[in-house]
Amino acid sequence: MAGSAKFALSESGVRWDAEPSIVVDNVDVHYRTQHHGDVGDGTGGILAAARRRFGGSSSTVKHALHQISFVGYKGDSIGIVGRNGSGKSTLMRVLAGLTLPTGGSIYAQSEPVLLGVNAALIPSLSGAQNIRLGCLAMGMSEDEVESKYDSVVEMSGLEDEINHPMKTYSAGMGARLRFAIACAVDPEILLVDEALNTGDAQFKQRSKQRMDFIREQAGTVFIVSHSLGTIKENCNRCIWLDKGDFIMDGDPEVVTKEYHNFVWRMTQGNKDYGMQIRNEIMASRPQIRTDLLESGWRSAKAARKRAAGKP
Ligand SMILES: Nc1ncnc2c1ncn2[C@@H]1O[C@H](COP(=O)(O)OP(=O)(O)OP(=O)(O)O)[C@@H](O)[C@H]1O
Repeated sequence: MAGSAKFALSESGVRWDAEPSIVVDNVDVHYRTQHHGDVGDGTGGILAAARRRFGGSSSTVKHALHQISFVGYKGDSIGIVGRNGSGKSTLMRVLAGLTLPTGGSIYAQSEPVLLGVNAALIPSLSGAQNIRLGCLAMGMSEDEVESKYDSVVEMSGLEDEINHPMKTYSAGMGARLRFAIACAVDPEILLVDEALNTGDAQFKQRSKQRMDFIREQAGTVFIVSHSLGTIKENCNRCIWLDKGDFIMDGDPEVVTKEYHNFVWRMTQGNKDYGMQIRNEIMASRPQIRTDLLESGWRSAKAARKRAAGKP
């Protein structure tokens, strides 16, 4: 990213020259999936029939995130890359507090806003009505909504369509409206999951300006994208996840290059070698010593744990 300091981890995995905005400490997310499948149990459906007869079902545990630790700093713009199913969206949901971690803790200095989900919009209402609804749902007062309304419409670029029902919008137009609403609250921590890929060039430019503004105000932006160009253009730091594992964290040029090489090896039928390189990169990653951070975040973390009813 032009004009911005590249990210480099010390041996302890934490930085002393920047203030943490979010601390992710050994987070696991496991999903338990029930299946009553007639296929794939190798018994021609006999087991499945028996389960139906006796009321049983089998379940598997999916490790969507496995022992994830990192620290997000004020002013960071962090790209998240990884193959399908690697845990990117799960990480966004867990940072936003929409999915509870199965293990570990998260401390955030202010509530992260996940673009698209926090703004629960209603398709039959107009863009204008949805702006008011979305802003109120994010906790703004009616006066704040009125004062921000024009800038949200401008940010969305939907001036001509703002009174049309949202269900008549294209996917890109809907994404622009959500992005504009999410930005209206001036979040200190903004989570953007793939939304940047749906807009046109003008929207990309506007959203980049908005994200730059958030970072300049000492905020933190997370961007999930399959577009490595988007990550390199918008981020000073990149995290690579694979099958729920935390593989690499660092300069976007370096991380996206390693990730690209890995995907290339995997698609060229060189899977064993690809996995070997992946595992070597993961093993060489510094252990994140969150215990070395100043004690402020730990007491806040304890408060959050207590609020969640934990001892
Ligand atoms: N609600 C759920 N119940 C069960 N498994 C889930 C659930 N949500 C996600 N998973 C599983 O967790 C893993 C991680 O999913 P996630 O959506 O976080 O991946 P992703 O990296 O965002 O993928 P993509 O690039 O395809 O969007 C996947 O194997 C997925 O099948």
